[in-house]
Amino acid sequence: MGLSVVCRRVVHIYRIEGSDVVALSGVDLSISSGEMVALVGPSGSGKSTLISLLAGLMRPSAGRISIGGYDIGKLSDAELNRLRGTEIGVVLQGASRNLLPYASLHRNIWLAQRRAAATRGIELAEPDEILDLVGLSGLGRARPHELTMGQRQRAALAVGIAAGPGLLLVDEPTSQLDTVGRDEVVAALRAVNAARDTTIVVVTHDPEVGTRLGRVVTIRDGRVGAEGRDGQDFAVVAGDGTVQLPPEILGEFPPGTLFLVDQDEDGSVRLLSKRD
Ligand SMILES: Nc1ncnc2c1ncn2[C@@H]1O[C@H](COP(=O)(O)OP(=O)(O)OP(=O)(O)O)[C@@H](O)[C@H]1O
Repeated sequence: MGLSVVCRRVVHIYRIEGSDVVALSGVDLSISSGEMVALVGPSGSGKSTLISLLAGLMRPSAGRISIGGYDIGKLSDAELNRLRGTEIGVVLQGASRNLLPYASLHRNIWLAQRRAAATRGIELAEPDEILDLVGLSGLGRARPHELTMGQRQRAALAVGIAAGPGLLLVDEPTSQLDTVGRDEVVAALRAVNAARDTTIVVVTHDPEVGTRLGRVVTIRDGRVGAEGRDGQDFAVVAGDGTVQLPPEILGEFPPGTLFLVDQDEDGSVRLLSKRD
């Protein structure tokens, strides 16, 4: 069962040596249970910071993040720790960082399951079943260094879903892969989502990955700057009432551009630009 995610006016500030870096400046985002979302955006826009907050690795400086109904700002350290270990799967950038190099894939998966099994006391999927799901059937005895880059990335996914999380967070899973490897990783993500209804959030620089996941959320200057869904572009109203336009449209209109707001009788609204 997938976990829903709700971010309301999420702000995150890093404090380093007396100065503040505002990484997120008011993120409003809702992700339904079982949805797949790609987070895209320029370098430094705040994608990794948002993923770290959703993973419960840091707490927001302000605003509210709710995961599966848990307000993570209000959880104790122990409760947050339990949520991280059992309900939220994280696949860090760089497949090898998620895998123990000297252990077989079976053992890597088993180690990831051990804590969840003890905490939740539920039956977890067999490691072979998990490997089947990510397209690595029959490779349980292999060690990470014996795999191709694409297989290693899917092995990292297998470890990320080993404990049966309701939310899977994946950072740049295809950045070092060719198109075949990328397609296999996307297929694995879709298979996990289809089989388990897992909510999946992927940070990616590859627009194709975003398109195939269905929903693309652009992060720009620390906030949500528009969305794409099923090939259509949408503007987004932020929590402070500003409207964020899709990046390729925004580039055509300098700050201060006026749009005529045209509301039809049926309530639909169009923004009309006036060109000289
Ligand atoms: N640990 C940190 N300490 C201080 N500043 C940080 C830290 N991590 C990130 N930042 C700053 O926060 C802002 C957002 O960074 P973040 O890594 O979240 O962006 P990103 O969109 O993931 O970038 P990239 O695509 O390059 O990974 C940037 O200005 C960055 O320099």
